[in-house]
Amino acid sequence: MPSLSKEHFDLYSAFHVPETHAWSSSHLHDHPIAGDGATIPVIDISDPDAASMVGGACRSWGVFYATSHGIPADLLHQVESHARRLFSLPLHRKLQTAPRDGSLSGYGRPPISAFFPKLMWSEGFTLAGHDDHLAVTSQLSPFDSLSFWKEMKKLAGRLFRLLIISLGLDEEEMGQVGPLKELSQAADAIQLNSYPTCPEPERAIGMAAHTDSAFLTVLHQTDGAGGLQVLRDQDESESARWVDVLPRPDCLVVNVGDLLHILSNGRFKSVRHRAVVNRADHRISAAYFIGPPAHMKVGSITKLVDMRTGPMYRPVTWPEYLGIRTRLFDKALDSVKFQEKN
Ligand SMILES: O=C(O)CCC(=O)C(=O)O
Ligand SMILES: [Fe+2]
Repeated sequence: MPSLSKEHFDLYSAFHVPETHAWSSSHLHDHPIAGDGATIPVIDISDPDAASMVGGACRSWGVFYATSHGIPADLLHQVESHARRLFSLPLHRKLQTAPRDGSLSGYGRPPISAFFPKLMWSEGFTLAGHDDHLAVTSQLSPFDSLSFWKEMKKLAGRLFRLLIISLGLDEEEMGQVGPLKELSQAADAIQLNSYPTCPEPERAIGMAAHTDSAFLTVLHQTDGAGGLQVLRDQDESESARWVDVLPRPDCLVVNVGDLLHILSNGRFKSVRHRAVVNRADHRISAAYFIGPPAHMKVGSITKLVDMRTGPMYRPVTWPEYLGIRTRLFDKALDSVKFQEKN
């Protein structure tokens, strides 16, 4: 994560958006924002039909709201209070946890900042790996983080099972899916994001458009304050639109990342998303990312590949893919795509 400079601009007491944080209108308004018509699926994941609903949502949207997700409301509340305590600390205390020595964990700008010439209206704590996490944040604010990790991993396991069923895979085929079956091998990370109120939200962006690299992201966001938007690609008859993913009571947001897109041979859609800011609410979000262990090559599941045309993507490990993203950012997924055969 890029570290913050000494001349760090204090977002929390800003009266204007400085040039360093002012984005061009053509970037911010690259696509229209959808009206009320577009609705993101809300899925009760304990429903007997949950697998087909989750599969359908991941194919057509790449994102859905999950209810009956099993994460206690109290735990989510504690995560949010913990994040608020961390973000409210003086800058020099937060900077003490800035990532060092190749570690990803700690305080700083959003990890995707390096790809953009302008700064975003947010800051975050990346918590990659349980030990790092404990070391980083327990210095600053006490919190029983392990129960959160455990609960999120359990939820990810339920979601993976639903995806596997929706793909119609049997036991043997499931064996190919590695961490989807053997969850203890999976790698995971948490990203706490803080979006301070913004005096000129029409000139700033909380988090610029991107896809997530892992298999799945599960996101908790503050009640009330919206900000997350997903890009809804339309068929040829309609153009793409940004759709608000407003907070809904008792719901977590689940979205597909690039590696699940590859694993599913393009069936599940890695969805582009961004976070906008507003004048009134200081928004907090907590994203849980789950992906394969570092050594595992992720390629398309054989059963999902059309044998005449072959797999759509070449296999990559998560670290390899992150390296490609560092060079190519949003062209990374296309760059591991095989050319179409005629
Ligand atoms: O805060 C949000 O709503 C989005 C966060 C996000 O996209 C991320 O952390 O990758
Ligand atoms: Fe994201």
